[in-house]
Amino acid sequence: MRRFVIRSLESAIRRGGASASSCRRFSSDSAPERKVAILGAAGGIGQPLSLLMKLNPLVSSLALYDIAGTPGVAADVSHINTRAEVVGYAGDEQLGKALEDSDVVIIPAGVPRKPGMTRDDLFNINAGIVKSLCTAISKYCPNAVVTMISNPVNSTVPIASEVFKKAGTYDERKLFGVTTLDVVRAKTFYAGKAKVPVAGVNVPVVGGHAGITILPLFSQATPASNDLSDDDIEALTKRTQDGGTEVVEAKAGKGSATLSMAYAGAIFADACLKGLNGVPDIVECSFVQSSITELPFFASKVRLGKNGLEEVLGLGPLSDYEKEGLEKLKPELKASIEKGIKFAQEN
Ligand SMILES: NC(=O)c1ccc[n+]([C@@H]2O[C@H](COP(=O)([O-])OP(=O)(O)OC[C@H]3O[C@@H](n4cnc5c(N)ncnc54)[C@H](O)[C@@H]3O)[C@@H](O)[C@H]2O)c1
Ligand SMILES: O=C(O)C[C@H](O)C(=O)O
Repeated sequence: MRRFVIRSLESAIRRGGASASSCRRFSSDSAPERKVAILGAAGGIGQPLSLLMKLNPLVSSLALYDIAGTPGVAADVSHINTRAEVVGYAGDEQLGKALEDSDVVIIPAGVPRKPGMTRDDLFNINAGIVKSLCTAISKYCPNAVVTMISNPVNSTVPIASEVFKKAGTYDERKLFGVTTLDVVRAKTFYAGKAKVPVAGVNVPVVGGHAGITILPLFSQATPASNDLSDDDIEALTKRTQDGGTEVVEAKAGKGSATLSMAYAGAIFADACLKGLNGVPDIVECSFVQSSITELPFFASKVRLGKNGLEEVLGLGPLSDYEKEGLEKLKPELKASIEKGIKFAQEN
């Protein structure tokens, strides 16, 4: 049963990210020690993400941190008979221990949306949370790869970069905004519309992670479909952009995407771990420091490696509809980036 669960997870992770051949070459038996810390581990995303990271054979040590509630989550998850040693940490005074020696830090800490809110409405609370957590990261594990889930990602990633710059620890290769859920959604929606098996589908999603800043590139989707009309592509684009809101409304005040986000966060963390371990050809979409447009941060396909971000890949050929979407998203994305930078510089 255990082997079945781990194999199923591994194959799901493989389908979503790295090439199957690269994964097979790198079995868990030869995997080096890797510590992963989850900040916000007792939350809606944090708990299922803790479970998925406990199932990941690349993780040898799993630190579950939150302001409260993590001893229970850690005790629960620690009984699962997989490789990772799990420790729960609660409260400010235990944050340093949670972070020490981490290779990858995943941050889903912060408040989620309620119906009628934008992600930017979360800025006032989450900006401060992210700033204090990143201050601790720069002190206790300055070399860790940081994967930012907390919204608004378009601003929290720039906040993190400024905090690290101020501390003198910024390495643009180690900071990632997690946009994997946009890719997960684009793949699912495209497969449904194009009537192709979802497991083989790939769709890059670029830009940022809020509304129109989310730009799925269905013209580059594989396998290609000739059956989709312009209206179909527009509907798919809109559904991907509004995917988060679709969940927020369906949950009717009880938060935003947690389970699909935990899955997406686990896929991205797994890709980072594989990159750190030297597995070749690990490519995912992520919101990173970038020069592929005039904006200082941008989501696109990136290659992951032993030092984190190895290469920011270009946008590739865009359809006219995508070119228009790209120009439309820039002012909003620019404003969100600048808001984050200003906050971190002034606070
Ligand atoms: N990037 C994405 O695609 C994506 C997807 C879904 C949700 N999110 C975002 O993720 C965040 C978390 O969502 P959720 O549904 O898990 O919310 P949640 O309220 O269920 O959980 C958040 C957790 O963060 C903890 N927390 C708050 N302040 C903290 C601090 N200073 N240190 C450590 N932990 C702290 C809370 O105690 C709570 O357990 C939200 O901002 C949400 O918008 C992002
Ligand atoms: O929509 C949200 O507020 C959460 C998240 O960003 C999502 O895309 O599901």
